[in-house]
Amino acid sequence: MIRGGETLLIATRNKGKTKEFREAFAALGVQVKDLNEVPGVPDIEETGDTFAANALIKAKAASEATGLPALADDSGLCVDALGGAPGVYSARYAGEGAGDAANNAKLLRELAALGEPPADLPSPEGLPGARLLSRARFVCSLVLYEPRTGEQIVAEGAAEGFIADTASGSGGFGYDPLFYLPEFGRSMADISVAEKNRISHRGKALRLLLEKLEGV
Ligand SMILES: O=c1nc[nH]c2c1ncn2[C@H]1C[C@H](O)[C@@H](COP(=O)(O)OP(=O)(O)OP(=O)(O)O)O1
Ligand SMILES: [Mg+2]
Repeated sequence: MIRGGETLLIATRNKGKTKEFREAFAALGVQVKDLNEVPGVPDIEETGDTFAANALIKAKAASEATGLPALADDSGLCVDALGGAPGVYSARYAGEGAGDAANNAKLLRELAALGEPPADLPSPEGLPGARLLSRARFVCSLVLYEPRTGEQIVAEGAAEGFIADTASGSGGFGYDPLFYLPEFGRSMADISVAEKNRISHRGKALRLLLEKLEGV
């Protein structure tokens, strides 16, 4: 379904995701294009209540609109102190069409409203003056959809970390500046794309997907 020298459609309009997929697929000789580069796919409503359901909706819609195999990513942030929120609502946490800055600000507001963070959280080495507010994880569901056969390959990955009260780093996208990685002593926005792919929910899901693809 994916061969070296071919182009793969990534069913996303998120340029941060595309950058990470482009880097990961470059090693395999696979070029990627996203929905900003392939016209003709209408906006896709994410009506599912799981990451996997939304990834399938996006992969199928993009694939059927273009006739190309499409890989979709639905992902988000699950924060323990917020009972797993924002979860599948991560992209629209601060409202429909909200940007990363508004979503990050809402996350900090919601956590501040809970009062003192749990006493058992570590202190964030490498982030002077900052405090950790909750354990959290990024989750990613990937679906690769083949339009000729309707074949679907699904894979999931997660990355564990903490939400810090202070944003840091200028890489990545979304909630990365608030997502602290104890093993790096830095935020997810403060590591390279290659490092992020090695440890991220997306990188893990992608490696699993490629393993499953080899088995097909
Ligand atoms: O590695 C990540 N680093 C930081 N934040 C992240 C990450 N991965 C997902 N996220 C956040 C961003 C957005 O708030 C939501 C994804 O929402 P999600 O609907 O899957 O993506 P999206 O709307 O940005 O683009 P699209 O649907 O076109 O793929 O989770
Ligand atoms: Mg989306």
